Amino acid sequence: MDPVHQDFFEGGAGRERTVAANERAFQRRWIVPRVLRATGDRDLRTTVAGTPLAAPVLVAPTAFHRLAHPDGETATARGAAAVGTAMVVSMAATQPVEEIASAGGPLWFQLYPQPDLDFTEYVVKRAESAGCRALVVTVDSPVFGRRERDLRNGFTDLPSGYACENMRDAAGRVRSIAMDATAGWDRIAWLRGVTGLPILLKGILHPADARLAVEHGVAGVIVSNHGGRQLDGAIPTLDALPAVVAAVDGQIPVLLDGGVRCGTDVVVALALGARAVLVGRPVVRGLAAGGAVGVREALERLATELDLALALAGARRPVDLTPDQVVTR
Ligand SMILES: Cc1cc2nc3c(=O)[nH]c(=O)nc-3n(C[C@H](O)[C@H](O)[C@H](O)COP(=O)(O)O)c2cc1C
Ligand SMILES: O=C(O)C(=O)c1ccccc1
Repeated sequence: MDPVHQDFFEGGAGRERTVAANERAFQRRWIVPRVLRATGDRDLRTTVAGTPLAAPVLVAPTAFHRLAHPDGETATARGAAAVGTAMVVSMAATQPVEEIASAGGPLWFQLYPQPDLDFTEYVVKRAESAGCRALVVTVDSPVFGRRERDLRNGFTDLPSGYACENMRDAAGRVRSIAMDATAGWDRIAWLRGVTGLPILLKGILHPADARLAVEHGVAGVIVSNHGGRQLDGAIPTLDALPAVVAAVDGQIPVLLDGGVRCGTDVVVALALGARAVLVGRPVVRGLAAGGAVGVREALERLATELDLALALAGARRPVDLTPDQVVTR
């Protein structure tokens, strides 16, 4: 891969403290296994916002897949479909959502709320028509994070021949993605009027925002700091999870992303109350290394490790894990 593009995929905001801390937070947790729990007949399946998943590991929305592999987002979707999980298609995808949907697996669509409400509605309707089953609204990006690697490399936009294909207006012109610092909670109420799709808010870290999310009728929240690409110094997601789980009090599912790298990381997140996790960079690395097969292998490895770790921790299903099975060193 072009090292400039690798820096785009791997990098984060500022001094990349939060990028590093997301992974480190998992290293500080220890699993306390239960024994003699008859875990022979394991079942990894779960359902989130109406979408059944073979395992509680989804593909996080990430931009610009054609820069990682020529087959782009359709390859990622084929890899996700092969393992029976959902892919969250980024608003900054480099292929049309209709093409990505031809891979056949369940898709959700990620939205940056745009200041142009008519255009926002147009994009949402398009995702809905293409068969996306949920809308993931990214709420941690009122402005674009300062990515030092991209600034140093002069990486500001896609190379010619590439475009954000889902940002085309009715006339076929590609709009640039705006970050909307004017968006408030009324925008979520507005979105609920525009679409019947379940809405999940991505980028919740504060328990008070988790409460507001419940009050605004969303179908789920994703505890996320955008993989450390927005606010450097933001709390590691695993550290933020327990308070968010307590705040929603079982009313909606809580998902988590950031730093999930192996099956035991998934076990820790599930035990602390996450319904499922999403993975960003591991999927991009799989895509870059081997296209659809690489994505499939990255996701299969996580699912296999999760299956093994569940058995060894004494859980037959993800819901059997309990918070007392995780301690912090
Ligand atoms: C290269 C890259 C591009 C991303 N693009 C988007 C995006 O378009 N929309 C979005 O909501 N999040 C985006 N994210 C954030 C991911 O959805 C996710 O929160 C994060 O990658 C999870 O952390 P992980 O990479 O450690 O698994 C991006 C992350 C990366 C690494
Ligand atoms: O959200 C991101 O992290 C990201 O990298 C991105 C890049 C271009 C457009 C939108 C988002």
